[in-house]
Amino acid sequence: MTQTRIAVIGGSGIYDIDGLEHSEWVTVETPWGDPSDQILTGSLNGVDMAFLPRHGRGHVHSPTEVPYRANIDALKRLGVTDVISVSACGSFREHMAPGDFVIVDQFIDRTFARDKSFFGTGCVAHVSVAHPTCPRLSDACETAGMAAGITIHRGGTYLAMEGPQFSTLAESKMYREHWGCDVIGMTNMPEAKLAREAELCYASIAMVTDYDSWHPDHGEVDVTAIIATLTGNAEKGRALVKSLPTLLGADRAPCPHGCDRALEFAILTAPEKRDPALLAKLDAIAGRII
Ligand SMILES: CSC[C@H]1O[C@H](OP(=O)(O)O)[C@H](O)[C@@H]1O
Ligand SMILES: Nc1ncnc2[nH]cnc12
Repeated sequence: MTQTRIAVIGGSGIYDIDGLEHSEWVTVETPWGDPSDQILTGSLNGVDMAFLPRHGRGHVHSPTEVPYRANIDALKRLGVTDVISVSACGSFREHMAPGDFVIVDQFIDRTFARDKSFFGTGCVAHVSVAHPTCPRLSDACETAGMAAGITIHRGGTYLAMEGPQFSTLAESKMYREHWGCDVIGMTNMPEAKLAREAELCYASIAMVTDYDSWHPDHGEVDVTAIIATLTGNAEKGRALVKSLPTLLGADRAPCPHGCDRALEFAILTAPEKRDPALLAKLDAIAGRII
């Protein structure tokens, strides 16, 4: 058994969480640069918690510029075991309506201007992301969402786009009609891939804010409407987060899906060929294995 520490990465419109005991904003330094902001630490119902605003307080980082590696490294360094991403998203499905929550379980990664791995020359690793989210953590999110009276859809494919502009009508229709995507956002990749490399369980709760641009009865997406929908649903999100500690518990059994052992057979570089400088940077991410 290890000690659970749940991290919430808050997306657009979510810049803090309330109700933590012994709460404190802490600065965490990482070999990958500064995280998006300080991290709010504390506990909830006897379980250690951490909260990181993905875009920084005041929304300073664009989706491309979010320091994804530093964020995941900083959470790992704080002893986080489980990461819950809370994000705004557009919907490609009529029944996934604004105000609903979707527990995403698959991604199509169309981002192209971000660092996507902690590994590289001097320490090459290939982890599986066939199933990029953790079913155990997603179960807890679904239960917590239902208890909070949220309309919650279990499972969905999230198209991760580079942004910062929203999609064209042709892209929106292609993702929906030909690629089978359910929702769209700009941030869950490479975050989910990096969480897997860091052996962290990762679940994604996508809060539907709009119908992107495909829907004939809805206008084009705009940020003001997105934030208004998010603000209207903030209370639901807060209620969901509050019941997670009790559902997950303070003592943590190994992940039955192996998220916490993802690096076990992933590193290919021969021990004598590994770059000591890169290994030093990997102290938090891969210290268990290298
Ligand atoms: C506010 S509109 C677009 C912006 O919102 C989403 O951010 P997050 O995933 O952090 O909630 C989306 O991915 C875009 O970055
Ligand atoms: N339609 C959309 N496209 C990309 N990111 C979003 N975040 C919220 N709505 C979005």
